[in-house]
Amino acid sequence: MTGRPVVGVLALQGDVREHLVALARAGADPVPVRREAELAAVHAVVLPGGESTTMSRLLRTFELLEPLRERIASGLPTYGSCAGMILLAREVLDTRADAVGVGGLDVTVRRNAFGRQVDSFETDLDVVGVVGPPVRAVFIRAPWVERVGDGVQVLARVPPGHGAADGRVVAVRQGSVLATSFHPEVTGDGRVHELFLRMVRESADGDMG
Ligand SMILES: NC(=O)CC[C@H](N)C(=O)O
Repeated sequence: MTGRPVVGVLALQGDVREHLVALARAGADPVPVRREAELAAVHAVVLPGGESTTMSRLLRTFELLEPLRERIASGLPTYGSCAGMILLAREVLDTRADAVGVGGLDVTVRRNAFGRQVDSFETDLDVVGVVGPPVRAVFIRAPWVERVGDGVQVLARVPPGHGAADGRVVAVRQGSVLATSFHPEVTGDGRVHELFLRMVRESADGDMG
C-alpha cells in the first residue's frame, strides 16, 4: 500500500477522539464510523475504549453489528482497545447476556477483571512488535485475557508486582486483529498505533500479492 491507509474509528461511544488523533499522528487518514456506508470505505477499523455493553447495544441500533462482524470475518484489519477487546472476544466472562460482540479473536476475556476497588492502574509493559523502551500501559476498568485459542499470539503480560494481575495476558494478535486491555491512545506514545498500521499495510500488500 502506498499512501495513508483510511482507518475508521467506531464512533458510537467511548474515546473516539483520542484514537482519531493517535491514528493521524501514526500516519493514517482516520475517519469516524457510524454508518454502514462509512464502514465500507475504510481499509481498517479501531474499536475504542468505552463501555462494551453500551457499544453492543448501539451497534444493533445503528445496524452496524452484522456489517462489522462480516467485514472482520473477511479479514478487515481491526484494533480493539479495552471495551474494543471485549467486543472482539469470542467469549466474555462477567458481562450481560445480551451484550453481543463482533468476533474475530479466539480468546476468552474477563470484564472489569482487575478488581472493583482498583478502577485503574498503570504499569510498564514489554509488547512484542514494539521496539524501544517499555510501553506505559493505562488500564481503566480493564478486561484481561483468560484463554487464548490456537493462532492467537500473546503480545504482552502484566509483569510481577501486581498481585492477582501478575502474568495476565493484556495484548494479543490473531492474523490482522490486534487487541489491548490498555489504552495507548491516552498516553501520547504512538507505537501501538504504528504497530497496527504496519499490520494494515501488510494485510493490503498481501491482498495485492
Ligand atoms: N476503559 C474501558 O474501555 C472499560 C471497559 C468497560 N469496563 C467495559 O466493560 O466495557
